Parts: sequence; C-alpha cells; structure tokens
Amino acid sequence: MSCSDRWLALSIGNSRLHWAAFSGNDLQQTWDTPHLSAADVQQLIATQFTKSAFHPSLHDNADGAHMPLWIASVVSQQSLLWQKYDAATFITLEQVPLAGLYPTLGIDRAIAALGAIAIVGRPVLVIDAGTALTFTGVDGARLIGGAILPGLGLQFQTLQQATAALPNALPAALPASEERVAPQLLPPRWALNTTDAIASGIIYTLVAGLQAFVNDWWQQFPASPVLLTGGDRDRLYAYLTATMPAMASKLTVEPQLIFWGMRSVRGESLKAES
Ligand SMILES: Nc1ncnc2c1ncn2[C@@H]1O[C@H](COP(=O)(O)OP(=O)(O)O)[C@@H](O)[C@H]1O
Ligand SMILES: CC(C)(COP(=O)(O)O)[C@@H](O)C(=O)NCCC(=O)O
Ligand SMILES: [K+]
Repeated sequence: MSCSDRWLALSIGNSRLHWAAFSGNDLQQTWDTPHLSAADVQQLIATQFTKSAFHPSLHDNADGAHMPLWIASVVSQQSLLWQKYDAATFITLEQVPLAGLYPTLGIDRAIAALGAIAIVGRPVLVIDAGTALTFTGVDGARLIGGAILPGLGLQFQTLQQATAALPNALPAALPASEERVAPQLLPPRWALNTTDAIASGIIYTLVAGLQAFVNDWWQQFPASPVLLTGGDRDRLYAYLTATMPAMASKLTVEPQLIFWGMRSVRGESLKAES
C-alpha cells in the first residue's frame, strides 16, 4: 500500500469523536477524542494530523497530499468545522444503499447497520450503546425499524441532574479483562442504599427492555445475528452476561461496526467513480 491509500474515518457522536486510520481496506488503528474546537480543527488540517498530541500513527503523514477524511456525523456543529477541508467527504443517507430509510434517521445508525451487514449478512439487529442507546434492524436491503432511548451514562446523569438529592451513581468501569465475566458488578435488585437503588433501577430495567427488543426481533427473524456496539458495549454486555447468560451468549460485541460501514460506503463510492 502506498501512502496515498491512507485515509481517515471520523464518526462524530454526541459524546465524542471516533477515529480510524485505514490503509486501503485495512483498518490500522482506532482511537477516540473529545469534541474539537474550531482552532483544533484548523491546526489538524494545517499540520495534516501530525500534531504530536493527536495520534502517533499519523506522525509520518508527510507526503504532501491532503489526507482523505470520511465523516459520518450526528452533531452538525462538529462536522461544520471540517467544511473547509478540501479532502473531507461528508457521508449522507443518500450514500447508504438501504431502502426504507426515513429522512431524519441518524447517519451513525444507518452506517452501523451497513457495517453489520458487511460482517454478518442480514437480517441483523444492531444495538448501539452510545450517548443514546439505539436499536436498528435491517432485513434484506431494507430498514425494518428501531428505537431510541437514553443511553446508560445519560440515564445516570439525567437522574442526578433532575433531582436534588441523588448522586451520579454510574458504577465505575471494570478493567477490560474483567468486564465480560463480572457478576459482582450488579447491585442487588432490592437495594438498601441510594447508589445501589439507582444502579438497580437503571440496570435491571435496561437489560429487561433490551431482552424484550431482542426477543421480539428473534420472533420475526429467528437466529438473526444481534451485534452490540458503542461506548457502553462492554459494560452492558457484562450486565447481560450476569443477568441473562443464555441471551448474552447469542449476542456479539463488535466495537468497529461504524468503521466497517464507512469502509463500505467509501468502497462503493470509489467504484462508482472509476
Ligand atoms: N472516555 C469516555 N468518554 C466518554 N464516554 C465514555 C468513555 N468511555 C466510555 N464511555 C461511555 O460511552 C458512552 C458514550 O458512548 P459513545 O459510543 O462513545 O458515544 P457517542 O458515539 O454517542 O459519542 C457514555 O455513556 C459512557 O458511559
Ligand atoms: C439517536 C442518536 C442521537 C444516537 O446518537 P449517538 O448516541 O450515537 O451519539 C443519533 O443517531 C441521531 O441523532 N439520530 C436521529 C434520529 C433517528 O435516528 O431517528
Ligand atoms: K454511536
């Protein structure tokens, strides 16, 4: 692969930015950053992403050509900052080859569904445990539909913000090695202190709701793969494993769905050009 095959994928979510460095179709690195200021973006463009604080894999990006940047954003204030970058491509729903998309569907959901199709085929259900938690189901080449609710972090935050006496009781994340096998991370359902009571209410309700959506999906599409992605995927998977191990064992955690989807969109777009 020559340097000119390198490109960046940027998925702009409501909490943060998700980056991937590709060489052609090979995903080489992924990392997350906070949302950027206009000055940050200008500097990244001016230095062609080689700024030391940015990402080590890009330090040798010095071949002169502007690094292609494919952007999928659900936060317009953040994507607008890249509008003057001549090597940026903004992915829109028109570039997603699925029928039944409605105009206000989040591009992240459409692209994650494409990514899921690319790796496991269809029908497939994507659960994105991000700022919002979303269900997005596709069959054949059509969006079946989905649902949106406050994500795990947001449920804890909003309860704290809207009440006078409640703390933010989001349990600390476990070290990665322990995350998938840690039943002790669950609070008792019938809690006897405030922190546990909040965690119990949010977590047991969330996993019960998730089970209801997944079971309904499997009634319509028996044995369809169900993929779990987003920043809270490991935490949620740990809760599911602890509460409903049989269901959890049939779900697949896939951190990079959005990038597989962006790779598909780019591939189709390059094919159409040539
Ligand atoms: N470093 C982090 N910064 C922000 N959120 C994080 C971080 N690590 C884990 N999370 C969890 O990820 C969730 C956000 O998911 P993510 O997929 O990153 O968001 P989005 O794509 O909507 O910006 C939060 O609810 C939070 O609990
Ligand atoms: C539902 C979302 C807020 C999820 O965003 P995220 O949690 O990934 O930051 C985003 O996909 C969005 O703004 N969707 C538009 C509404 C819809 O999908 O119907
Ligand atoms: K997301």
